[in-house]
Amino acid sequence: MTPVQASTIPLFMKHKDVVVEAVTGSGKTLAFVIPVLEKLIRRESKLRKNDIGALIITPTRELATQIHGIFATFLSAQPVLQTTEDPDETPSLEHPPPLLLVSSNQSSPAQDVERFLSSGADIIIGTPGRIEEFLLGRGRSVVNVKELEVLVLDEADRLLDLGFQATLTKILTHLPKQRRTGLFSATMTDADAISELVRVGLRNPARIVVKVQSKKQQPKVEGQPQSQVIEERRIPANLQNFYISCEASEKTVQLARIISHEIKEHQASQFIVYFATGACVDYFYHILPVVLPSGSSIHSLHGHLTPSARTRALNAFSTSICTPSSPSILLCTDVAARGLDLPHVDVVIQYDPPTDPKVFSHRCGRTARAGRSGRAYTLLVDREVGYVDFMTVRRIPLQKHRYLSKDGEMDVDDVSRPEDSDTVVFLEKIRKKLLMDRTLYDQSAKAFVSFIRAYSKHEASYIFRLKDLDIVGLAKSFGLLRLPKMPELKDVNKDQWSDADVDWSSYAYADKAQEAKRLATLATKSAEKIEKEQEQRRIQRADQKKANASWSEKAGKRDEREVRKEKKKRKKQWLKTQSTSEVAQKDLKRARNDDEDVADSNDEEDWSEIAREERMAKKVRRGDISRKAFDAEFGDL
Ligand SMILES: Nc1ncnc2c1ncn2[C@@H]1O[C@H](COP(=O)(O)OP(=O)(O)OP(=O)(O)O)[C@@H](O)[C@H]1O
Repeated sequence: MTPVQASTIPLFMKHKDVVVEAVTGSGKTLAFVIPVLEKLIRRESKLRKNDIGALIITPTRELATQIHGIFATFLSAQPVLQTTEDPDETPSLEHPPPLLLVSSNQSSPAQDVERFLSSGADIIIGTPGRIEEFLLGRGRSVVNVKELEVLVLDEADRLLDLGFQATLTKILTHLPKQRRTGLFSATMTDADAISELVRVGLRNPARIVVKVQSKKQQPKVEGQPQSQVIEERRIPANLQNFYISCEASEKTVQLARIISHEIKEHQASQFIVYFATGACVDYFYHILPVVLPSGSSIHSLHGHLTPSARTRALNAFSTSICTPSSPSILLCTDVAARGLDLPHVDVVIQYDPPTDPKVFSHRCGRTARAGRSGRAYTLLVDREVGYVDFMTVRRIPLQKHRYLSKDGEMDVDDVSRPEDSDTVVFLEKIRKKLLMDRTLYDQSAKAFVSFIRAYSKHEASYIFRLKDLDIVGLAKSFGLLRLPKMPELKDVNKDQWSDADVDWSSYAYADKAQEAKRLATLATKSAEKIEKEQEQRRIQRADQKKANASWSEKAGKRDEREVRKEKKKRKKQWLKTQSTSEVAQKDLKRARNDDEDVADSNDEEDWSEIAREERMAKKVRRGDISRKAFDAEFGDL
């Protein structure tokens, strides 16, 4: 038995509630599987077909499937009670096989209930959503929980997180209070345990913490033998936990070099690489083959894949026969961080540190399990190195690993080191790959944007600050063709960036149907553009016409005003001269002649008007008409 099993099994068997914290790979699963089986086997009265005796809840379908497999292995070892002649009929067993309740396209919630009724399972293992549906939804009238003896929350701290809180509370309130409860995790801290006691309904639980101690070399003091201190840590003793400090632009180069270095130096063949988002996993899954050692087989696993794709990926990775010349590499998100027992994983690489610091030790813990040795690497960019102290305080020590240079030189000076020349080589290789299929360009933009968004959600936000992140360097590491349009990039200095030379109109999708759709959209858009331009030109012409028209109208009015002013002036002169003498008459005639020299044909009209006025003025003088009548006729001039 492992230490955690030796401490937990007797207590859990003695009807004690337990809260168990022990490092990854220390055997916590059997620490609850064995007591559950023992309790059910030792029952005095047999459970009826619709009773359940034990319920195991886990946060992911992969972990539930793994635990289900362990229960199934134990139960399949029991002697068969009755054999029948009919090969189709299931042999009668005293204890029925366990039932797995996870999202899958093989079993709907209705089929879950049917499977339960036909098998009469006593032990149910599943994820919160499906269990809620089973106990409180479709199975509510069928499933009897009154006989439930044990409830186990594996990865309890995750299950009690905000995300699962509502579902968990509903399930817990539905279960009988007379039961044993066990909470298990590698990161079930005292604070977690205490705050959740009441909610989970634990009564006077036993707290079991299995500590890992390792020897740490003290700095050498002149003339004294080098001393060692015992250090407590929350990661396995056989795990070498490294970090590499690099530039943002060098991340992909370092990832490739770690893999090559591990293959060469340690004959490693099975790797897990963690990324920040599912979109990043999808993208790197396609581009890494151009920069990783040839012969590598790459698998991808994240929460946005269909259940069957997830199962396929995990099976392919865990069963692949890998050697240093044909290594197997799983690219994944935190969905594969907790609980998965893949004993042959040699190396874990965190391309991006996790947004939730608690996940860090779970990720590292996919290697160095059950006493085996393993290595974990985390890439830290610029001031992210502050994460090392942050983790040390949490008793997760990280050891600096030299930057892996191209020629394998040791101890390259980090401070004065120029940017790795391979960043440009990688950028070109990745861009060349992207240009083969426009889908990859779409994926690159999606991955990059998702990374930036995830980065801004880091819980240790004073270490992972978006404003300190070298976004342009990161874009180089992603091999982007151009920078995506996003608000986060607005104030970024882009001097160090140049877009790839791409003819965007002919850059095609490899998928024929998708390319046909793109071309059709392009044609519609360019037709719309031409139409819009034509419409704009038409509007411009109309506006110009309108502007011209109003200009000539204004000019006309101005001319009219000038003419009227001139007439008024002449009339005043004329009236003045008429009122005095005959000389004025002559002057008038002269003026008429002078004016005739300069006037154009339009002035004839004015002169006849003036002549009429002249005649009328004579009449005024003679007293034939009144001055008032004269003004009424010509006063407006
Ligand atoms: N008593 C034992 N002797 C030898 N190997 C054991 C024993 N108990 C468990 N193991 C093996 O140890 C490995 C890790 O066990 P397990 O998956 O239960 O770890 P864990 O503590 O639950 O880790 P995690 O926190 O990552 O979920 C498994 O491969 C398991 O088969």
